[in-house]
Parts: sequence; C-alpha cells; structure tokens
Amino acid sequence: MKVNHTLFDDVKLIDPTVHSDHRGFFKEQYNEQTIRKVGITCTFVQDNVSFSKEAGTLRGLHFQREPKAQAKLVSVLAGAIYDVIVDLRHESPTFKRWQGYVLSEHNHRQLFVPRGFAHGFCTLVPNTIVMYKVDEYYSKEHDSGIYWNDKDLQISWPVSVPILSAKDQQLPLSAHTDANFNDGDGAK
Ligand SMILES: Cc1cn([C@H]2C[C@H](O)[C@@H](COP(=O)(O)OP(=O)(O)O[C@H]3O[C@@H](C)C(=O)[C@@H](O)[C@H]3O)O2)c(=O)[nH]c1=O
Repeated sequence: MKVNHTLFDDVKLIDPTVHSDHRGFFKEQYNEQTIRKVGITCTFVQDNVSFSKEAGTLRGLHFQREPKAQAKLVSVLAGAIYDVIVDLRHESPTFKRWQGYVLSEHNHRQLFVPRGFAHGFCTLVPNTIVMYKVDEYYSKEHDSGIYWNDKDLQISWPVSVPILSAKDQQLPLSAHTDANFNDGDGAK
C-alpha cells in the first residue's frame, strides 16, 4: 500500500496493493491494522454505498455539523468519480481551499477525508458505485452542505450541467454555511 500526501495535512490518497493475475485482481479493500499504521486511527461505524446511473451525476457538497461530523474513507467499486473536498476548518491554513482527485475502479485509489471537510463527487462514467466508510452515524438533523457551484469556492467540476438531487439543488452558499459548521446552528 502506498500513501500519497496532499495539499491538506491529514488528507491521504491511498493506493492499495493490487494482486493481478489472469483471473482479474485481488485487493484488501480495508485492513484496520494497515490503515492504522499510516495514521488513520478513527473507528469506522458505518459503510455507505451509492450507485449513480449516469455520468455527470453530482452528489455534494455534503458534511455533518458538529457534534456529528464524519471522517470518510472513500473508494470506487465500479466506474469513476472526480472526488472533491473543501476544507471547512476555520483554524486551518487551507480553510476554504478545495482539491479534486480521480478515484476509479481502475486506479483503485481511496481518499481519506478527516472531519471538518465538505465532500462531493461527480461521476465520470455511467453505473458508478461508490463505497465509503464513516466514523460517525448518519444524523438527518446534522446533515448539511454547500451548493456545488458556489462562486467563492471556484471548484472546476468536469461537468457544467450535472444531475443533482432536489436537496442538492437548494444547498446554501459557503458564505452562509461555514459559519455554521462548528456551532451546529444549521445552514440557512
Ligand atoms: C448519507 C445518508 C443518507 N441516508 C438517506 C437520506 C435520504 O433519504 C437518502 C439519500 O440521501 P442523500 O441524498 O443525502 O445521499 P447522497 O447525496 O448520496 O449523500 C452522500 O453524498 C456524499 C457526497 C457524501 O459525502 C455522503 O456523506 C452523503 O452525504 O438516504 C441514510 O439513510 N443514511 C445516510 O448515511
């Protein structure tokens, strides 16, 4: 397994060891011991899977407010995504900066996103299955987000007219969201 460091201190891009042969491949999708050795020490309590039919489906940008913030370990079981994270930690030198990474069934790459980030992705091919572990349970009351095309954040998405959920079409702008991340006030 190889761990690549990113612009953000504790965000990690992980390339698992893939054993390929004439049948296909084998990989350890998750190994607690190995992942702890690279400094990911949170306890994952929930595994999520989403399936997106169309390329250009965009889910995000999402986060749960404190005290129900979530760290995420994101991977792709089928297809490919452009995975985007935004640093919402007020004290961070990279506050409000974003980065995007391609995760796919071919590169096997996983992204570890600590608590304090907004997360979203856009599918690059049809029939994409994303799997991610989270270290806090889902809480509808703490569910929050930022509009995907927020002008302040200037994210370069690979699509200009994405397929969005009704909820994601109505997410607030970052100017109204970041102030609410730590105090649990709710995004308006
Ligand atoms: C996230 C989540 C949703 N749900 C429910 C709520 C809703 O009825 C339905 C679909 O939820 P959403 O539309 O929020 O699903 P989705 O847009 O795929 O939300 C996900 O997006 C990515 C980018 C993330 O980072 C995740 O944390 C999560 O926010 O599933 C759960 O039951 N448990 C969960 O953990």
